[in-house]
Amino acid sequence: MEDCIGHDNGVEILVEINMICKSGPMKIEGKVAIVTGGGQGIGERFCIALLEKGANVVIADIKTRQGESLSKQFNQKYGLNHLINYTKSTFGNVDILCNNAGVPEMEQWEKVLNINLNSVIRGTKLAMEAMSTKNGGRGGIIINTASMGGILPMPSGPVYCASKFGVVGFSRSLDTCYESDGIRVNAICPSFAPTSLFEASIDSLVNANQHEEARKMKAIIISIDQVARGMIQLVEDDTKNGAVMRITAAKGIDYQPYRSSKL
Ligand SMILES: NC(=O)C1=CN([C@@H]2O[C@H](COP(=O)(O)OP(=O)(O)OC[C@H]3O[C@@H](n4cnc5c(N)ncnc54)[C@H](O)[C@@H]3O)[C@@H](O)[C@H]2O)C=CC1
Ligand SMILES: CCC(=O)/C=C/C=C\C[C@@H](O)/C=C/C=C/C=C\[C@@H](O)CCCC(=O)O
Repeated sequence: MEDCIGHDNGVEILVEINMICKSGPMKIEGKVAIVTGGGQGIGERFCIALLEKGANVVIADIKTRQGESLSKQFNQKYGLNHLINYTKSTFGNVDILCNNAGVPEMEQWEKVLNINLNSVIRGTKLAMEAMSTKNGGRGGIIINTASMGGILPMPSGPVYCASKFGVVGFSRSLDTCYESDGIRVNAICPSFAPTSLFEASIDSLVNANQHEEARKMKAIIISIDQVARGMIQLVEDDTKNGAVMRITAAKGIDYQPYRSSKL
């Protein structure tokens, strides 16, 4: 496929634009990654996994103590726009964005939607501007942390569940951006993992005397390291675009099958 990208003294500059279908795994070493909610829990393990692969990692977390303990480069403000601009000015590029920050049902419902969904949308849009090959970027990969509660109903957290279904639908709807902008967008859907968010949810159920529901959740927990391995798989596998990765105790890492996504 060829396209005119400009003129130099009247000479058309024609380049063959190879379809962005590089073979082989994406090389993480030297790339620049952003992890929101990277101060603890799953996000912290995402940072460690990416650091271990040689990536430069920018961590964004409202709990500055956790953020500072893991990242010295980033100042107190965690505005997403500042985050992206700071990353680009410091490292030159944004290659990997993990929209991972999230809060459980117990927060105010508007806050749950704002953080779990609106911020994922905002972060994705800002990162796509920075990454897009149309804007001189080198493409990239965006991993949106949804949940198995973005595939299955959650009686214990209907608003949380709605936010995660939104993340899944939003991520799947951007699968055309790979061809147009060189950007892959995937959703990762872990089941229950032992983090502060999970513990807060268990406490909420226990306080509501829903001991059986709490027991069921604890019976199917997965490891945080497994979630990080799933994220790395999505980053390295260039064939994964618009994918919905599931991580469950029953089946480990696999992908949600969907009938044709076209009408
Ligand atoms: N733990 C679990 O069972 C599961 C968690 N998830 C999702 O994984 C993601 C990470 O959650 P966990 O590590 O479990 O929770 P966590 O509470 O241990 O870590 C979440 C981090 O995000 C930060 N954060 C919250 N709001 C923020 C904001 N507005 N800006 C920046 N940072 C913010 C928190 O300060 C915290 O450090 C969330 O999106 C959650 O919904 C998905 C499936 C299962
Ligand atoms: C209290 C609601 C809440 O915010 C709980 C969050 C707990 C962990 C993170 C979440 O993303 C994990 C969800 C896993 C869901 C798996 C399958 C669901 O169908 C179980 C529904 C259990 C229930 O809500 O009663």
